[in-house]
Amino acid sequence: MTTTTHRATTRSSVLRHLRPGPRAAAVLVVSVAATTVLPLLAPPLTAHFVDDAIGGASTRHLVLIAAGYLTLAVAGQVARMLTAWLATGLAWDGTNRLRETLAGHALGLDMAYHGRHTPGEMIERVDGDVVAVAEFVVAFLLDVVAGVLLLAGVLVIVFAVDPRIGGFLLVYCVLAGYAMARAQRLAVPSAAGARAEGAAFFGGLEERLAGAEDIRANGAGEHAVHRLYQAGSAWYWANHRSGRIGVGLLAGTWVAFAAGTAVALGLAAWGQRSGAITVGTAVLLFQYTLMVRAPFERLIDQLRQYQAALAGITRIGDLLAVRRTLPAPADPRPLPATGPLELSVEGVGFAYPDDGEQVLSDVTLSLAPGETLGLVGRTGSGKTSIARLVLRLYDPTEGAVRVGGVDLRDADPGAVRRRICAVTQDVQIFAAGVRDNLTLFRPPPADRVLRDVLVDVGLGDWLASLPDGLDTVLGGASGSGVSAGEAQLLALARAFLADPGLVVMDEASSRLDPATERRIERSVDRLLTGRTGVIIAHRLSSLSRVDKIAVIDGGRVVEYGRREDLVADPTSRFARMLDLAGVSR
Ligand SMILES: Nc1ncnc2c1ncn2[C@@H]1O[C@H](COP(=O)(O)OP(=O)(O)OP(=O)(O)O)[C@@H](O)[C@H]1O
Repeated sequence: MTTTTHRATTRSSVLRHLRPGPRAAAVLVVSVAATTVLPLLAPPLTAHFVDDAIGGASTRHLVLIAAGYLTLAVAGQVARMLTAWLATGLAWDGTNRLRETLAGHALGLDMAYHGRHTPGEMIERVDGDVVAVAEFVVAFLLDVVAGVLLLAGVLVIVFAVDPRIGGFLLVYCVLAGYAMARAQRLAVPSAAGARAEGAAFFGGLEERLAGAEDIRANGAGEHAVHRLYQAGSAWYWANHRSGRIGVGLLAGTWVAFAAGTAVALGLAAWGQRSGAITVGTAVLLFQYTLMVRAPFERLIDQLRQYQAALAGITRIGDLLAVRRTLPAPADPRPLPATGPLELSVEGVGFAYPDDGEQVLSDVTLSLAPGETLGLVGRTGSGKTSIARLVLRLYDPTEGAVRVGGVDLRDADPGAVRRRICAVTQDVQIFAAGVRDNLTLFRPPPADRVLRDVLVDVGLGDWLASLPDGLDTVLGGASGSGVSAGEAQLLALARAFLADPGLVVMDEASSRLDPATERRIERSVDRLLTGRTGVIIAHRLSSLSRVDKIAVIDGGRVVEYGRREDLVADPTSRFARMLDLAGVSR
């Protein structure tokens, strides 16, 4: 597919979300028509008024015409307000649908994609671009469609009244339209550039705010702010450039229209002097000529929004066109629905798609249902990468990961998410109630079940201390705070509720007080009872109850065996690691 046709298809797929229903569209058409026609009816009344006043008509007659004029003006404004209201409603409905699709799509993309794009950038793309599109939809209906219709109406009427002035106006509009179309091409890249700089700024800001603790602790605040200042400055200049072009276009139209109006006025005066038209008709022509100016001004004003929207639509389309690199199985196979799951990692090699550097080589591990494995090794040795493959966040580049006898590439993705559960060390607490934090927004089971799980993991007293029990809002600016230990226990409670057959645990490396550590260890033991488990251990002491140990170094398994055998052999790496760490065997 060529880039142009690809762009056209992604754009039309974005616009499909914005299309209103037939009834809403019909009401909108009527309202836009009224917004156009009503102002067109006013100048003939002015012409009548002037001619009848010169002809000596009664005051009553003139007041009636004036009242008619006033009614038309009010009705025109009401129609415009109605169109604005309808267009805003439709734009919000459409863009909310688009936001929903985009957010769902973005959440489903590979971890590799999210690794390359910061959350701030994603927010700007899911929301900022969509807002630009929504604003344009409203402006398009109000200013562009209604404006062009008004322009056409004016031309038809002026032609009917005086073909010479009509001809002049037509030539003038064609020239002005052509000049604007040319100018528009000039402005598109600068608007797209301004939006891209904006997204980069927000991406950086989000990252700095997320890492505020680290930045402050390391005294890097000044440098972080300096980088933000640079990003803000680039954004400012990009906006400045795009604004300068917009202002230049606007100023150009003002000058051109002032000259055009002067010529039209001269033509009307000449027509009246030569007796071809009445004074009233000259006023009428002058009014219509003035009317042309407003839609043209609005059109050029919309040009910038149009460019922002066009850039937004293109970027939204590009995001929607990003496909998962993890292929969906053609014939998805279910995983065993209950009980602990067997795990076998067979000759696995792996490189992250971004840099292609080999991080795992020939990794072979196996766990019978219900067995637990401790992964140990230096930082950067590849433990987390193995865990990611077991969770099918990536596919291995060589070999296979089988769970319950099924290659994860062939397994039903829904079953993988249901039966394999991750407990990570960075526990995300959402600004939501305890219930949603436990179920991750799934429909919750009965409160009794949630309370039992919290008591089981040792959070009974914590729950009792919360002001609104399960309804208490956690996290966020106004929510109840959660300590690191409580967050870990909440993560374990989540895993209990999900009731998986295989648990992959990245043990918390942050320091916890000994009492909390013991509570967590007890909960982990309970969680792993009757389940298969893979634990990335940062403290060797917490591996006292695992069945097997794999020592990873440089992406390879350098030692693998049953824990009791490795502990009993003083020459084993694991035994030496225990001795070095001062942990009793
Ligand atoms: N998303 C990623 N993209 C590219 N390379 C990555 C990515 N994540 C990790 N790596 C690289 O893969 C290698 C293994 O990292 P991994 O996180 O698996 O090690 P680890 O043993 O879990 O380390 P730690 O104990 O510090 O968590 C490292 O060289 C790391 O730089």
